[in-house]
Amino acid sequence: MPAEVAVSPTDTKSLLVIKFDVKSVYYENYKKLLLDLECEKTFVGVLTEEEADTSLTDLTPNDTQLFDKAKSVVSRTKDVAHAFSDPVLSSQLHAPPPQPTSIRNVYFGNYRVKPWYTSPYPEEYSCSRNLYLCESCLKYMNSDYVLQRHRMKCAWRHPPGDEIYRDQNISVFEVDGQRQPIYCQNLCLLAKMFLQSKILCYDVEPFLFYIMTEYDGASCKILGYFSKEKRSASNYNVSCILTLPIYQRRGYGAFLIEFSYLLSKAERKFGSPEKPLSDLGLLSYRSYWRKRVAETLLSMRSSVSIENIAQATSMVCDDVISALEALSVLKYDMKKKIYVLHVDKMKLYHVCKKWDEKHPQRVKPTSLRWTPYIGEAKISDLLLQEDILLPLSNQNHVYEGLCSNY
Ligand SMILES: CC(=O)SCCNC(=O)CCNC(=O)[C@H](O)C(C)(C)COP(=O)(O)OP(=O)(O)OC[C@H]1O[C@@H](n2cnc3c(N)ncnc32)[C@H](O)[C@@H]1OP(=O)(O)O
Repeated sequence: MPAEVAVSPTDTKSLLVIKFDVKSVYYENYKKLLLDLECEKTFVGVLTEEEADTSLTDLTPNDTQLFDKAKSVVSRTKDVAHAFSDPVLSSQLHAPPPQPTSIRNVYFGNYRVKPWYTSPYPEEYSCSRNLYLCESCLKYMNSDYVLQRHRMKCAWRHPPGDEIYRDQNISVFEVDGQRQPIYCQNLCLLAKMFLQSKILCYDVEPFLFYIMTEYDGASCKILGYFSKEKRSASNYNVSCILTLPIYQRRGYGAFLIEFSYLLSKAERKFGSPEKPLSDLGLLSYRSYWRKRVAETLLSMRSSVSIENIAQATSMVCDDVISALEALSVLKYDMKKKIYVLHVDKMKLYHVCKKWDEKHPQRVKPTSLRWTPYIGEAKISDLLLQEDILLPLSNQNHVYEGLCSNY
């Protein structure tokens, strides 16, 4: 035996005392081993004994208490965040969900935006104060460093769908939620930060997304979008509409609304936005309906009726009536007990003129190249004859051909 082990009777810090047989042949090996261990323990020769004292980092009861408290707070936040990020669960909640997010700033391109509402970003992102979004693919990140690294790799120059409209530098892309679920989920998560209604952020397959972009010489940057159900039982032509807050009040919302009615016209349907409308949605739609109905009344030469106006505008009759009332055109004839239209052409002309001045960005129907969605395939996939498609007008494009990801 090279060493003898005994319990120390005096030293309270050491539990065992090891006595070595210095004459043993194994002693030199043990000595070397013990010296190495000693060096590891106290950084002998590097730190003083006081500096090497690790007893200061021992846990105190106060530390344990603080840790338990933090743990219970985190586990409570975790439960709420899970409930909120699950679309099925969140739609079942009747009371407004608690605020599980701590996102205060969203960095988008060169802009910093304050979110208006909470959005069900995954837990590890919603607990950050700052959220960083890639302008092109809408991927979300929680650090500027990661975003810069991502930007070096991100090759997206336009939304991942078919470019169905182009007029100068404005384009609209149709993105299928089933084919591009990640992009569409990212878009919905972004939109949810500015929409109070409970839009489903993860269940994107039943929707088509129409993304309005502006070409800036390098890429098509997103200005706003609207989503539309592929098959809407209620004939809604817009499910959710959003202009990114940094581009609001420049007429893009009106452009998107006008565009949604152009699609309804191509589908030979009457359309209306999904209800309830938000305050801003209501303001925008009322303004558009008023102007569109006024314009139609001015252009009508033959008999004027609510049905005729609906046919010409692709608006449902209810929306036509609300616009006629807002224009003070619809009057009740007490004698005949019927509703009649009293048209003051000058007044209608002023409504149109004012609106056109405010909204220079108008939709050009001839710039649309689109066929309606039918079932699993689009009509364009089924039709062999190119001339059945709506023609695209001759334009001087800054960038090459219409883009398609398919
Ligand atoms: C079916 C649904 O999805 S309803 C939900 C609608 N979406 C939202 O609420 C999301 C947040 N809001 C938005 O994204 C935008 O405000 C939109 C899409 C509603 C409107 O987009 P914008 O690009 O700002 O609209 P645009 O500049 O074309 O203005 C349209 C009209 O809205 C009105 N409007 C828009 N924003 C405001 C505002 N902040 N205050 C007062 N009026 C406003 C204007 O009166 C304008 O009418 P006008 O022609 O009489 O001036």
